[in-house]
Amino acid sequence: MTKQLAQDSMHPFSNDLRFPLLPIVASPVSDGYRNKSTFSVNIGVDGNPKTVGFYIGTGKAGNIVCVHGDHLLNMPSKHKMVARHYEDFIRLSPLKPCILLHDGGHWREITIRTNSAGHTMAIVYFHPQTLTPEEIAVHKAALVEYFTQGPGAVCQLDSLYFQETTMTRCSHEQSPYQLLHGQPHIFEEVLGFRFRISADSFFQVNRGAAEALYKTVAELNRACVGGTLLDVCCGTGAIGISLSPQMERVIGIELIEQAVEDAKFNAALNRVHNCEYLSGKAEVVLPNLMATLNSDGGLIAVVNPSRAGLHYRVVRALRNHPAIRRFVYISCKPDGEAMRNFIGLCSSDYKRKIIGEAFKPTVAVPVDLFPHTPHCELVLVFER
Ligand SMILES: C[S@@+](CC[C@H](N)C(=O)[O-])C[C@H]1O[C@@H](n2cnc3c(N)ncnc32)[C@H](O)[C@@H]1O
Repeated sequence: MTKQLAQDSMHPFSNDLRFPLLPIVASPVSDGYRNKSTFSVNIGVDGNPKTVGFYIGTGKAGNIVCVHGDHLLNMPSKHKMVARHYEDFIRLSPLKPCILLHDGGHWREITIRTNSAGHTMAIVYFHPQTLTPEEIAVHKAALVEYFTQGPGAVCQLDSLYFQETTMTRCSHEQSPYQLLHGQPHIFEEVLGFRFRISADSFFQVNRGAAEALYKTVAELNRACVGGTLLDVCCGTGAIGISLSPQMERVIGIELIEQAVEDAKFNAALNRVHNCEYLSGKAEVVLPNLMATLNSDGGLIAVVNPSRAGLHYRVVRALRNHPAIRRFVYISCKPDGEAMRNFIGLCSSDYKRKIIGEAFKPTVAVPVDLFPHTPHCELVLVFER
């Protein structure tokens, strides 16, 4: 990052971009920590096209095969158990698997969510192709029967969802998550706060390390008491709600409608009265919000986007608002698209009118959210 910024001769700090990279904050748990896993359906090493697991190989080399996830240390045994039973179920089903979206077939991947109380939610994705709703209903009933009365009952699912999708990913609004059995939500506790999580909502995959992450963010913001926190890409509201005791006001912005509903519910559930939530794309919502926002008491931005990073309009809206002196960027892939954002915060882009006073990175703290993988979540603080 410093190399990239230093190449920009216009950069105000090109001679001094040093900032401390603190030691990695460890995850309290390193095995079986994942609370969410998605298993694909594809051709196994034995040639069986109804294999539930993970791809290895590449499309280019034409050697993709699907292997079971039983050897994975980061995944709890419950996820492996549900995946194995789903494989058993689709092998019994007369319907074909959907391996390539344009190539026919129905059974697609399965997502399994668990929480620390031992509850389990499974979401089965299904391509309807030309089946009628009545025909699909027969297969949904077979799925419920398998997991409630049949061999899959051993998985003790608390929720079973079904989504008909013709695309790689559909939101609840594009194609509803249909609750076939059990409870509509799963709940999790983080730092003494309770969070409702819907089928379509994001939640950090490692609960214990998420606590370490949110504690790290709170610690880095310890001096910033009062004022307004902008929780950009807030998911179910976890960061803003956990920081709410030290802020006067929290405004969360989130794209996924179910997550926004969860965030509002979670604020009320935890009797937190200073959090409000706006739904929509941050690049659309934020520029309008910044134009009208009362910045008395100070403004802090905490952003935690997906791998794709922030749209430049978000960077521009935040950078061009003089009241934001502190910007906390949490990234699961800091060397990817997020790098574009780091540069956008620190050097000017006249073409895109990113011209507000430049930020300077002041400290970086990696948090090991993903033990047994090379990935680390990075908390990067920018100030000006
Ligand atoms: C890595 S998650 C972080 C969620 C939350 N901050 C947390 O710690 O649980 C990223 C979130 O950004 C949301 N998101 C993705 N693109 C977005 C956009 N353009 N505008 C607003 N939110 C977006 C996703 O739906 C997801 O909930």
